[in-house]
Amino acid sequence: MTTTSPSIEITHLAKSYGSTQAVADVSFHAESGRVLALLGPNGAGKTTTMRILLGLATAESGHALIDGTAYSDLSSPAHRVGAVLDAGGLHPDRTAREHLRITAAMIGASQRIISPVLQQVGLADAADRPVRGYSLGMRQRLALANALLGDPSILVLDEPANGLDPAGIRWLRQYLRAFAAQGGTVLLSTHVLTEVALVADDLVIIDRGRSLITGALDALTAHSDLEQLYLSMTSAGSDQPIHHASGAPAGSTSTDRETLR
Ligand SMILES: Nc1ncnc2c1ncn2[C@@H]1O[C@H](COP(=O)(O)OP(=O)(O)OP(=O)(O)O)[C@@H](O)[C@H]1O
Repeated sequence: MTTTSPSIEITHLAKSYGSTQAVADVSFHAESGRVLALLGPNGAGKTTTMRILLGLATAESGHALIDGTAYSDLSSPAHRVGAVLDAGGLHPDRTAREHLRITAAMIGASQRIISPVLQQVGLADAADRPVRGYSLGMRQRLALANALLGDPSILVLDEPANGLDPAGIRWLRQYLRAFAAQGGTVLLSTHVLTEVALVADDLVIIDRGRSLITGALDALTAHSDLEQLYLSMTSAGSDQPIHHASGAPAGSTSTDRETLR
């Protein structure tokens, strides 16, 4: 059983938009040194959960904490958490380097970090070209570069492989594994099962606003493969009622979850 406190702790989170219950009951925690994948079909509530965690939406009930503190109460959030929720919001006439200069100035990061970060994300050669000509994959890389400027120990990434070509996906996977190996915490959302299998240590399956199962990927897939587990639990598999497969149910105690490691 681990004795470290989780870097990210989500407890019985709920949020609705009008009559749409975007998040009904989501609980899980993410720990340093590990990659946690939030897996669920379209509209499951993944982005809303991340938006609440990052203080961009307000929960009706429950908690979303980073190192025990709400994001909005962190003293220098960009230096604790690097987040990519979408690769939009870029100015088409600015270059990648110009975008990073502005972000660095805003968060109080040194301008000296910009060139190394551009190298890290594989954008050094394109750094001085306007973003207008960037592919979706290049925009994803730039968004990640923005998130890395504060040298954060936690990454929160909404579908980060979106738009990346196979080489880019492999690069991202290796990057995230190395980030976790150095003690970082990674929370990413996806609906790509193969990516989960290759990158994640821990898994949360989420559907219709509820976390259905949480635990270490190895333990959860010890008796059934990931696709079978996912399809048996979510509305992506059938219209049958959702049931809990083997493993810890969402909202279980950390003791329950640790038994799955
Ligand atoms: N700002 C909003 N206003 C109204 N409804 C919203 C809003 N944001 C999310 N929703 C709804 O809440 C539900 C959950 O959406 P969310 O984006 O969190 O799901 P998701 O799992 O990230 O989906 P996807 O994989 O398609 O990105 C969906 O039904 C969505 O339409």
